[in-house]
Amino acid sequence: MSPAPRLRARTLAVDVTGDLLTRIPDEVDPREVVAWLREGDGLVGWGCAAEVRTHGEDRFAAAERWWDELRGTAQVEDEVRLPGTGLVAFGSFAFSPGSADPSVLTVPRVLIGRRDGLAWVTQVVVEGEPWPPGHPVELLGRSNPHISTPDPLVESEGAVPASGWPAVISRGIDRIVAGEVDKVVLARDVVVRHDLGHVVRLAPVLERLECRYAATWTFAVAGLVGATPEMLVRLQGGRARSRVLAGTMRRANGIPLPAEPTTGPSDPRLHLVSSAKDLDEHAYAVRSVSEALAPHCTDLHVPEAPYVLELPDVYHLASDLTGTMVSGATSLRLAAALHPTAAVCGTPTDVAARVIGELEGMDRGRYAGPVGWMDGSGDGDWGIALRCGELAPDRRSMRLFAGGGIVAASDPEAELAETEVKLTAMRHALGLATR
Ligand SMILES: C=C(O[C@@H]1C=C(C(=O)O)C=C[C@H]1O)C(=O)O
Repeated sequence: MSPAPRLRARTLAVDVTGDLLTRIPDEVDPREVVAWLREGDGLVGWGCAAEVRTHGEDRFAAAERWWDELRGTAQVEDEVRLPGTGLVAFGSFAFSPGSADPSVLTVPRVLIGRRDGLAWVTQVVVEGEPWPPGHPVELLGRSNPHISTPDPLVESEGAVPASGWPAVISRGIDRIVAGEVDKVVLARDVVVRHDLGHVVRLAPVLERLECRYAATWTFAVAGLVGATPEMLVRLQGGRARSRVLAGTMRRANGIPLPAEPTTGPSDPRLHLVSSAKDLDEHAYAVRSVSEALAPHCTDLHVPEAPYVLELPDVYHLASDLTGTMVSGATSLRLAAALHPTAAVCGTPTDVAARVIGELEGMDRGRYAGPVGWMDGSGDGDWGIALRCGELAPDRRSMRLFAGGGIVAASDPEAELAETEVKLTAMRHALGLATR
């Protein structure tokens, strides 16, 4: 690993109204776009002042060492001093230590942030480089007019065709019935390509994700883009929070189906909170997160029962855990300790990870790994990279991913349908969804 460069960062308070995503210049390499947005607030940036790529079991620790060196030597002027100001790194980590894909921690050259009515711009240069010409506020003046037009894309099968997916699920159920594993999360991919062979632009994709999936965190880091409803860990001012999801039910694009009335005993939400299969799946996931957070926290609060999180395409069983940090770990260290939770891997973790490797027939890359950002104090947000796609190195195609937790009572056809519904988020954002 090459040594971390010495950086200079300056954060200025500015006025920013409207959509942060329209500030991303068209000519920016889409793999250098970073974003972390929720309901219009958050962070959007581009360019690369410094980046580290890590691999294997050491991928989190190596990235943390690099970040420690970087923040230790950087000169930072920060007149705003909020979470996400000053020096900020964005990261995205491979699901499996055996992945061929690198994990990435990257520091953008420009970062625009907004939070509770306050906005700022951070610029970063390598020591010895001049500041870019012009006042940083000029970065906010432009507005990209092409943002609402999605690129023309075509979809094709991934590693396992949809028709073959129920058989893979059946093999997973066999392994559960054989007593090898209690729960395993199996995922598949599909491939989308620009019809004209052009580079896929990320700003329109992010825009559509952010508009439609308000209850999620819309993200982009090193070409991985999506809208995750699952917060692995947020660390802010000594408080740690985690949103655990597991247990899913389809909804019909926000419009109740005749079979899914929104009230009465057959309300799908009531069904979800009383479904033994989904509650089981959920309990495994909550336990894995609370066990991983416990050594770092006091007064860890674990809700007794989940609630139903409503997204446009699905309902999820959800639990929000909170605790007060005592270990002094950074948000990235916490994310590393929590990953992989039973919501994306299974129980027991090591056996489930092996079964995933044997049955999925693909490398997950950074899908289902931690994705997010961290500032110089170690505070930050790390989600689980779900409802997402990964831009290929040639930037002309993407792999989209979706999976689901399998327990003994799972039904293979229903699991295929669940992955199709979860793919809707990215298909919609890419202009591919038909409804
Ligand atoms: C694996 C995914 O989602 C995870 C699995 C869930 C489930 O099995 O019910 C629900 C939310 C996520 O924790 C995915 O979206 O690809």
